[in-house]
Amino acid sequence: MAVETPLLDNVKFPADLRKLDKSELRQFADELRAEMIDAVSVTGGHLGSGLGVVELTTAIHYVFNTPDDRLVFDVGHQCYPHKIITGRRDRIRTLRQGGGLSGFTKRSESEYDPFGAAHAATSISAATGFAEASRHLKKETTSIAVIGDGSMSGGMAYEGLNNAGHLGSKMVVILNDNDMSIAPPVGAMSAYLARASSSGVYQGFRTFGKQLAKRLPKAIYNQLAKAEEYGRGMVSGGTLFEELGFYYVGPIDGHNLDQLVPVLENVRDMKDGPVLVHVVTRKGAGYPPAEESADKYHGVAKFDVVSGKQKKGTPNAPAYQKVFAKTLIKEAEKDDRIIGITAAMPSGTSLDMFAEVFPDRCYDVGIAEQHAVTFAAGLAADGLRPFAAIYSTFLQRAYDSVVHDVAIQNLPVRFPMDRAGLVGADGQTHAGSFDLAYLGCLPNMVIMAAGDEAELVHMTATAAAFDDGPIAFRYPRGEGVGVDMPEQGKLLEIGKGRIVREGTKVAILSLGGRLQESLKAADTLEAQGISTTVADARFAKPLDHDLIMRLVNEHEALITVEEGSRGGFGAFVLHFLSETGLLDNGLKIRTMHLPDVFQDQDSPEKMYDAARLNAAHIVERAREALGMESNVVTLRG
Ligand SMILES: Cc1ncc(C[n+]2csc(CCOP(=O)(O)OP(=O)(O)O)c2C)c(N)n1
Ligand SMILES: CC(=O)[C@@H](O)[C@H](O)COP(=O)(O)O
Ligand SMILES: [Mg+2]
Repeated sequence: MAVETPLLDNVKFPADLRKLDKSELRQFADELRAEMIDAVSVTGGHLGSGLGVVELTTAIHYVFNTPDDRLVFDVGHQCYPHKIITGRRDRIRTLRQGGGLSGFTKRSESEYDPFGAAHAATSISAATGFAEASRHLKKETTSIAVIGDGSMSGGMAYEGLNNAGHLGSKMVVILNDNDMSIAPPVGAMSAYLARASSSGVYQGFRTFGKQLAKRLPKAIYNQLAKAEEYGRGMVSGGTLFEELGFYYVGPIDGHNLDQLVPVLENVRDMKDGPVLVHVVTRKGAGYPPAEESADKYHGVAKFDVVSGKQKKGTPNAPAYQKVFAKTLIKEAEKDDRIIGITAAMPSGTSLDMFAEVFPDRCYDVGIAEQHAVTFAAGLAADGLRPFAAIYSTFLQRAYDSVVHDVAIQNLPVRFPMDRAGLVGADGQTHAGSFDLAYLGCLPNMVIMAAGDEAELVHMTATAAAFDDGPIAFRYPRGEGVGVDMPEQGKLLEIGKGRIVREGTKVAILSLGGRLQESLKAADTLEAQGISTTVADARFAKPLDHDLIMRLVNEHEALITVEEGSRGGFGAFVLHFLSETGLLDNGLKIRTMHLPDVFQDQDSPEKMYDAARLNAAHIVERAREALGMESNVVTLRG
């Protein structure tokens, strides 16, 4: 349903926006919001965050000279209004689709995206970089970071504030405080901000101070101004930021353009030092179905604009994340040492289900993956059984905590790694491509990968009982494959895989989510007269050496398949075989893994096709390894 947008129709870039009179900005923002709602209703994506910053985005591009002034969004999931008014309205309905716009800011997409995002809490550091670059290059530009209250729970945000405050960098941090993360925010900072943005005392004190000041002699006024400054700090979020070297402004109403524009104009014209503008907004603002929902429509499927009803498909099998959570609940009912930990992703990991049953044994630590891991290490060191449930991609943020605090000390922290492999619409930044490589090189680490949802039940139970050191288990985003589900998880023998299908000529050794494609490939190969074994490795570390030797000795060729980058499972198998001397005797082995590129978003099926990791590709590699002609006709099949 196209929307009437007469003002927006004449704004392709911010330079066009700046031709509008300030009195037109309200209507402009309304049109921008309507266009965004209409667009996301057909693409799905991150709706609530962008709705909350329609006025803020309008005011920033109106006041600052973007793209020369560098505008850096934190996470970037709120950037859809920004993309619409920076030359991408014509492509906004390709959002998060193959060949379409990214769902986050992306340098290669536009000069108005000076910095890519998607993982939280990076914007202040990046904006500090741009501010210092501007100083070195003697440019009269400024940099602006827009960071949410949830992202302010990320430790890196303080590293940025600390340094920028010390440097006195000419930059603006706009704290977009909507009192929401994906879930309601957690942590002392969010409480601190809540006090600031809701303290009537603060608003009264400041208004009173201003009125009084007008009627006093200068000397007394200066005293009062100092008092006002201190008073403001006392009851608002200012003190913390001002102690870090920022001039604090706010809180101001982030939906009121009559407040936003003049404040940003003043801030723009300030001659020195970093400024933090505390803006209060509503996530999902301007669209009642979003505003009324618990998660403010953080991430939505396609939806009907009028009713707000999302068009979600019916699942054919249980979602991996729910299988994990339900199994963990069962294990925790038997064992009160089990603790759940999430880094601001209670719904994404389904630990919210665990928290409902065990509220006292579930922690949401905010967007603080490093802390989550070392916090878990502390719990494990004293005998508890912590499950630090962090997406594969977000665990990258905590790598040194995994090495330094968990692996070296050989502490039994459990790492359920959801979103392993390619994740689809979130694209390059959220792919869980590297955990096999970055964990598999660590001594003491045990790594499992679920071939289907039944395997995930067993792996969760196995991890619960495993106290010999750190254990990670990975599983894909989304639904399982529809296998029969066990009542209880059985304890897997550590380091042991399983034969799923017996054959004689070629062996496919699959790890994790490519198991179904491996079985499909085996069917095709059998139909071509090539007897095929399929084994599920289950463990990337320790490797099942007996299984590998059996497959090598009983078949002409071995193909390894994994939903991970180079340097992962296949490499570990090659390392092992190189030690046996078997590679010297012309062993036919092929390792199939993700390509050495950051793949853009598309459906997972198409992404795995592009990665050449679907059944047809496995068939092709097996035939090639056997020295048989290619089977292009099957590929087209
Ligand atoms: C390092 C990292 N961990 C987790 C996430 C998942 N994530 C995306 S947005 C979000 C909440 C952000 O809250 P806030 O900054 O307040 O933005 P809002 O959605 O409220 O606009 C989270 C946890 C992430 N992007 N990066
Ligand atoms: C913006 C962000 O990082 C999260 O919202 C992420 O997109 C969630 O991913 P899932 O949809 O896989 O839970
Ligand atoms: Mg927020």
